[in-house]
Amino acid sequence: MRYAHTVEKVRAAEGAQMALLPEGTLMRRASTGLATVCARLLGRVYATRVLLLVGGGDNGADTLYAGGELARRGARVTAVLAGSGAHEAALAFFRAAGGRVADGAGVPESEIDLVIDGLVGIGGRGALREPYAALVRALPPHAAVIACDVPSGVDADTGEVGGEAVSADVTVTFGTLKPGLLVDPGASFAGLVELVDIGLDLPEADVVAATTADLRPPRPTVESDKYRRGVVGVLAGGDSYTGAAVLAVGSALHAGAGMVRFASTEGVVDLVRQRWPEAVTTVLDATGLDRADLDRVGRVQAWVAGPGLGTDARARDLVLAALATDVPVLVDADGLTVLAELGPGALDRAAPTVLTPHAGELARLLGAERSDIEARRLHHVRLAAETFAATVLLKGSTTLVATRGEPVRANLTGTPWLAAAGTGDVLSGLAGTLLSAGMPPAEAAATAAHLHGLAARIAAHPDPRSGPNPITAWDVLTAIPAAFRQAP
Ligand SMILES: NC(=O)C1=CN([C@@H]2O[C@H](COP(=O)(O)OP(=O)(O)OC[C@H]3O[C@@H](n4cnc5c(N)ncnc54)[C@H](OP(=O)(O)O)[C@@H]3O)[C@@H](O)[C@H]2O)[C@@H](O)CC1
Ligand SMILES: [K+]
Repeated sequence: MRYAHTVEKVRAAEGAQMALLPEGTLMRRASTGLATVCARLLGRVYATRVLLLVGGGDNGADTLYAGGELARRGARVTAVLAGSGAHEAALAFFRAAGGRVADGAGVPESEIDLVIDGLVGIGGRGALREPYAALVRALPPHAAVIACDVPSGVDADTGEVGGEAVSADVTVTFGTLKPGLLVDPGASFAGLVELVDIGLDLPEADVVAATTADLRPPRPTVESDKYRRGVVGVLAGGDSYTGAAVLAVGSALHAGAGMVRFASTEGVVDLVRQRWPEAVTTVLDATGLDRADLDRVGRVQAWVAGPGLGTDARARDLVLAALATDVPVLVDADGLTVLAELGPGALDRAAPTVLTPHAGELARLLGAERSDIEARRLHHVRLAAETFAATVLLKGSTTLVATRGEPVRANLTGTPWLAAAGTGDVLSGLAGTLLSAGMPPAEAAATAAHLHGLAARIAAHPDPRSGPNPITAWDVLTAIPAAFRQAP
């Protein structure tokens, strides 16, 4: 598991440690860790050309100490001092180690093997100001970049990027991850994130991200029967969309449901039965549906409502009927559009509800602009979890899962290949199955996102000796079992 803490918690933990340790200890631990990663990336340190971008705070100081360590090992290190001042002791160390300070305040024209970004770290506030922003724009496009603690321009607490930001290949971060390294847009500026342990004693994390080794997908035991494994009900498909139903049901089956019950109009039921004879199907009337109709479908332990359902009165009745049950309900796609009209009051229920919007759907649910959702994903996913008293999974390049009172879970397995029609239906079937197996809602949603991303990666890159290939939602669905095999 990777853990991220807010700047406030990092500073409190740092303060507590500093009271116990000789001055400068934490900074030297941080800068030695940074120098070690730089040396590893360079391979051979001697005679390499390293450029430091040094801001006026302690982030710049870390960078000067690390640059000094590299200079001692024979690297040719040049520092651009971008702030009005620089940390005196760090600058003295850097110079004594053979580091050189650039004459001007711009990026020197010479060849560079590695850039270390030490403009701002957790002390950064708002969009990068000049002259820092100009330095970032002037970076040579092909040089390797290592960010010290946080890529400058990325808000450490939120991942928001208000202007220019350093695009790093690796971010070496100290003590704990920062939320902005796990949440887009910031996460996509961070590259690989390497954690240097500096001995901080930290409280509960604000954002967490599971590795595949952390996954605990349900596995059948000798005691299992189909009800213990989980029976998931799917309410999907309508006059306009039929594929969504086929994908959601197929995904639920591939994710290990004990049974999938599927209910829809006759034409959609026919299609699903042809493709998935394993599913148990029910034809529902065209109008006037309520909870009693769902009870007649049979016993389920979770409902998935929404993929391809349409947004008419029938769709609304079905979503309300599912919400009137006392089992977990996952609302997706058209179900979310219906819910946006019904409002948060529709989710006043005892059993858990999981919502799986993309940014556009969340914008409708919250009455916000899509661009604002994308710029402030962490804020909005938390707001939605509060407003709707639900577990909210916000899809995107880094999918986030929020539930009131718990750390936000970020998923790291996403891939741009997943941006294809129907992949959302696959995710809802997968998450619905995990819910029906009794997983707590946030864990079910996050595990589903993780496996979904893995499945997409497996489908898009089946052979490590060759490049990736485009994928369809169907490919993702059929790779779900392979994704399960990667979990412990
Ligand atoms: N805490 C820990 O546990 C440890 C912390 N450590 C290290 O300390 C770092 C934090 O250092 P820090 O507090 O000195 O802040 P830092 O990130 O250097 O930024 C402050 C400078 O940036 C400037 N500035 C701000 N916003 C700006 C903008 N938008 N655009 C332009 N400039 C902007 C601001 O200028 P000002 O606003 O004051 O004019 C000021 O000069 C942390 O990231 C880690 O590397 C480790 O050594 C050990 C353990
Ligand atoms: K930085």
